[in-house]
Amino acid sequence: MSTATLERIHSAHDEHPEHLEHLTEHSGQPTQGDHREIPMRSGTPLPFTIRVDCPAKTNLTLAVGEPHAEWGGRHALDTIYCAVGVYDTVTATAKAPGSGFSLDLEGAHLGDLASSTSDMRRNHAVLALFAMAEAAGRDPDVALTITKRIPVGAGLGGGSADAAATILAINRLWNLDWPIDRLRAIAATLGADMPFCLTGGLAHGTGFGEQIEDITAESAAARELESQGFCGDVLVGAYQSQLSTPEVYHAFDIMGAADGDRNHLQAAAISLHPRSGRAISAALAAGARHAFISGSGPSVVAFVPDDASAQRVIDAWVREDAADRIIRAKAPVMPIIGVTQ
Ligand SMILES: C[C@@](CO)(OP(=O)(O)O)[C@H](O)COP(=O)(O)OP(=O)(O)OC[C@H]1O[C@@H](n2ccc(N)nc2=O)[C@H](O)[C@@H]1O
Ligand SMILES: Nc1ncnc2c1ncn2[C@@H]1O[C@H](COP(=O)(O)OP(=O)(O)O)[C@@H](O)[C@H]1O
Repeated sequence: MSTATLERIHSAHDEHPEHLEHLTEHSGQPTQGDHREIPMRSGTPLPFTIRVDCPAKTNLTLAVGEPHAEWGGRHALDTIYCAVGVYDTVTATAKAPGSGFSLDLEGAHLGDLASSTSDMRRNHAVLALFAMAEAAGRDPDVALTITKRIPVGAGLGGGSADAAATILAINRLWNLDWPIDRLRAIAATLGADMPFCLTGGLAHGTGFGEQIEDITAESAAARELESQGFCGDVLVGAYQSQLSTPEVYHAFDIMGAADGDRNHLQAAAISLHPRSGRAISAALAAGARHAFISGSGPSVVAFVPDDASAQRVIDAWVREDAADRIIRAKAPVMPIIGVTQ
């Protein structure tokens, strides 16, 4: 029997880590005209690195409609995205012209990315770098690093977060200053979740998930979600095992959604990974206001109203061996962009 490990992913907003000393943006909206003076030594620009801390996502509601041939068989969605403060960190540094790209991956939980058959050129961050290079008419001479903390293949959008972080980093590294709509159009060519991940926070997603309408913090919709308990402290129950998103959609096509599920993929994900269902029941019994499968799973997200309930949920998950990793975080949050010398 495994023992769950508990991690607290600190909110970079609260922490003021050293790398944010040179913070130029503190929101998901890349601002136009926000140029930085690049320090020079003897007339030569010093190499600098763009660092983006990009959060995981979950879906507070996920209504799944019909598949559409023009979207490559993807289903129509109506979803409320919420960014959860478990951050991957992507850095981008310019390399010598003509030298190509490089990718370094680190982290204790790399899932199938650690496998020797994992092709670096298929990594979502690298695909995003190539999409930006093509759109900008430039060579992808960039060194990327990814520090993974978001569980892989978990319904938490980790690959999308890394791709979105790369797009934000390249937009700054190359001084493109493209507006968010242009970045979202590029992101939508790569995946359904990526346009949301560029800005985080809360948003309404339609189309195949790529049409994004921000839900701003001051809006009535955000206040309503907060009053329902979809705000503040979150526990993520994560697993060693991964679920494939296409397989979960396929299971949904066969079995449909269970009555009352806000996430239409929940029953399909639990049918493939029953331990997640036990984590949901345990969390609700222990005082979580909401507990549900994140996206296509298998991760479970539980919103807890206070520290005491958080501890009860953690105790229940450990006692019942309902998760392999338990991560404490905040939601909703936004990506953070920093420039370091
Ligand atoms: C289920 C969701 C909920 O946000 O997220 P995850 O749980 O994967 O993170 C998304 O719909 C996943 O988004 P993402 O993983 O970006 O999907 P894509 O790369 O565009 O598509 C991967 C595959 O998922 C299925 N897919 C995806 C989106 C959609 N609207 N309908 C689908 O049927 C298709 O089989 C597609 O080939
Ligand atoms: N940078 C990346 N981070 C995570 N997964 C990636 C990445 N690049 C490619 N992948 C692949 O994408 C698949 C889905 O992973 P992920 O995005 O974490 O999950 P999900 O789609 O369930 O949210 C995995 O099989 C993984 O190997």
